[in-house]
Amino acid sequence: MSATIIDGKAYAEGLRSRIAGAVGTLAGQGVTPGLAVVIVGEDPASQLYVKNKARQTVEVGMGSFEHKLPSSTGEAELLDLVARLNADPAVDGILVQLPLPKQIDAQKVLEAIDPAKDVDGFHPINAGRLMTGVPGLVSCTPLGCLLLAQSVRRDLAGLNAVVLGRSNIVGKPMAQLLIAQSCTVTVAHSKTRDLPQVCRNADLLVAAVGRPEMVRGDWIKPGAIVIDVGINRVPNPAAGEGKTKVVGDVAFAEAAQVASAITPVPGGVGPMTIACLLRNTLEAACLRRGLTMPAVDFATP
Ligand SMILES: Nc1nc2c(c(=O)[nH]1)N[C@@H](CN(C=O)c1ccc(C(=O)N[C@@H](CCC(=O)O)C(=O)O)cc1)CN2
Repeated sequence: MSATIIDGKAYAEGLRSRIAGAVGTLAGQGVTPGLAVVIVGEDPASQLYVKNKARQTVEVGMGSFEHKLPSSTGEAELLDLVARLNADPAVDGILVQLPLPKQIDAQKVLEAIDPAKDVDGFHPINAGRLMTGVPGLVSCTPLGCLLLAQSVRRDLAGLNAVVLGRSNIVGKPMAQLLIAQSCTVTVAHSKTRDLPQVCRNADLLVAAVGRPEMVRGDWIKPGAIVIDVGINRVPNPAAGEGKTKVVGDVAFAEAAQVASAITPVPGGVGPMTIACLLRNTLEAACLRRGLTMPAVDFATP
């Protein structure tokens, strides 16, 4: 069997162009959604993600506000900036890029963001809304994963879904989204006994463990849908000394022989994360103003 490769890059491009259309509709009502992105420190990967977010925010017609703080920034200073962004009427969405330097308690900062502007969906209020089935802002990466899975199988009800990883930003919200789709969900992690066997039971496998190519081909149930959230930079001696490449948590070539559909890395979940962030910013801008969100087709790749 050779799997369908789920093209997250193309899906995200289509989504962004439909979001741009909706932003144009809002502009006709005198509204320009604004997204503030805060980065602390010089981590090269985070800098690249923030740059891409700012570029794509502007491309869809939204306002982009970038705040770059030095790695020595203290918690109080960052909390002060978050408070100012909460109070700024031009800002509809606030995203604090993770990870943060050690001297800052990330949870404290995430909880300081106004839940109405929490376009990452990380605030406990939004996490709680997701858990209880109340509308709210949903974490971007899990939302992107769900859309990609549904692009190959619209109705996921009744599937055995295994989520590998239990982080607050991917594993736990992913499990909640799949429960809401009537999947039977198992959350597996580093202490799970016989991980390969648990994965072999999955009709839908979402891998978010941050371990390069940990999931092997013989862990995959024939015909399964595999969504790979991992973004791991590993040495790539074939490209030259000191060169690196990005791989997922799944051994792609092996898994593609067994699965019915699989996301690649790069070009799978990653691009969907930013597209869903823009979608959440649009939603936050409408909700904050009591406006009906312009219709955007999110279900079509
Ligand atoms: N506040 C947040 N911080 C972080 C999040 C997040 O959702 N909110 N997620 C990640 C980083 N991230 C977005 O911030 C992100 C990661 C990767 C990609 C992406 O498009 N990746 C490419 C590959 C990129 C590469 O070559 O390095 C791909 O998969 O095709 C987008 C966004 C952690 N922090």
